[in-house]
Amino acid sequence: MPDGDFITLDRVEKVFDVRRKTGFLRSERRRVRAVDSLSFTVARGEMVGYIGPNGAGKSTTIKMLTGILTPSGGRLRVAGIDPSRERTRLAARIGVVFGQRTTLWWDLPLIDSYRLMHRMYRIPDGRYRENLDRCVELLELGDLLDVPVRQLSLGQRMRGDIAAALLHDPEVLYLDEPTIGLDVISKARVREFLRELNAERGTTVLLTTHDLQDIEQLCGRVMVIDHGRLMYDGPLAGLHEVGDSERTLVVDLARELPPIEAAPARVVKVEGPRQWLAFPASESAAPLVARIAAAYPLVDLSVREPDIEAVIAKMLQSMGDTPQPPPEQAEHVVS
Ligand SMILES: Nc1ncnc2c1ncn2[C@@H]1O[C@H](COP(=O)(O)OP(=O)(O)OP(=O)(O)O)[C@@H](O)[C@H]1O
Repeated sequence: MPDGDFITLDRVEKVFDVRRKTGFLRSERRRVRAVDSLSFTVARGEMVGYIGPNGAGKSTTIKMLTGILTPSGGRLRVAGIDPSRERTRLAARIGVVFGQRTTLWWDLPLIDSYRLMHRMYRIPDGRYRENLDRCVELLELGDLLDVPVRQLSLGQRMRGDIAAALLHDPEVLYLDEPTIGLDVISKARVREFLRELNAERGTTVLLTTHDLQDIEQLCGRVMVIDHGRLMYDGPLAGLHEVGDSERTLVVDLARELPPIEAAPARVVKVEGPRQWLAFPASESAAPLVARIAAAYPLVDLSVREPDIEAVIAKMLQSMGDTPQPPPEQAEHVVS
């Protein structure tokens, strides 16, 4: 199989029929088109960000890729396997981490969850031990193995969950919000681990996140989905360009000075010796910082990223797509 076709979606659809009671004898039937003629391919070893507004269809796509949901139409393959038909065979080749849920046993020490998975998924002993040792070392889990999962902090639990998803050496890892709620240090540790995993093992990663820095630091490619349709597929810089998004440079000067001149950056706010400069997010901050440092008495500076929702909203706006709920048709029926 060519590498470019490791994950393939060809005009995939997912329609949900939802019934809701609206009165004593009346109910309303709604058809929600969560995924709408979605086509893309992911090559083996790629790390791809999969982003979009709430309700865009991201989780539905991931659930179809794992075989939890069956598509209503179209063709979907992961490593040549039809996920919904051969879910068990596929399970041996994929790993899944949902940031908001844990696959670990709440009351058991972390190591007991891993032992149970070792048996349940029939992971060969050598492979299990090698993968566990590696995860324990890189995710710094050594002191946590005997701690019951419910006593772990969110960041520790997340690292524990990532290790659990990797014990069987999957070729693909689906990550749904892997850094949600984590502090800066835990986020950095998780990202560093994912980078190493991808570089050393060539693990393909599909990452859903609301944190732009996850994408920036991990993904060479980003796909934006809205209303179940693919709206953008390319590098993050290109996404910034399409939406004209801006980053902010916060500069602390040694004293109060007139607004800094450093086009294309422009001063958007001044408070005493601190100035805020907006500049195109598609451009590197380094040359701008170097120019300001050479011409002004600089004490400190930091770069603030736009949030992912703002970037997506601007991109969709620039494409003439106004935010609205996913396509659905409502019909009233008497039940
Ligand atoms: N089991 C279901 N039954 C009915 N409708 C569903 C079901 N699962 C998802 N939907 C609907 O499908 C649409 C897409 O939902 P999905 O969870 O895939 O979005 P998402 O992009 O993951 O959103 P979020 O960022 O909020 O998690 C939404 O309108 C949602 O209400």
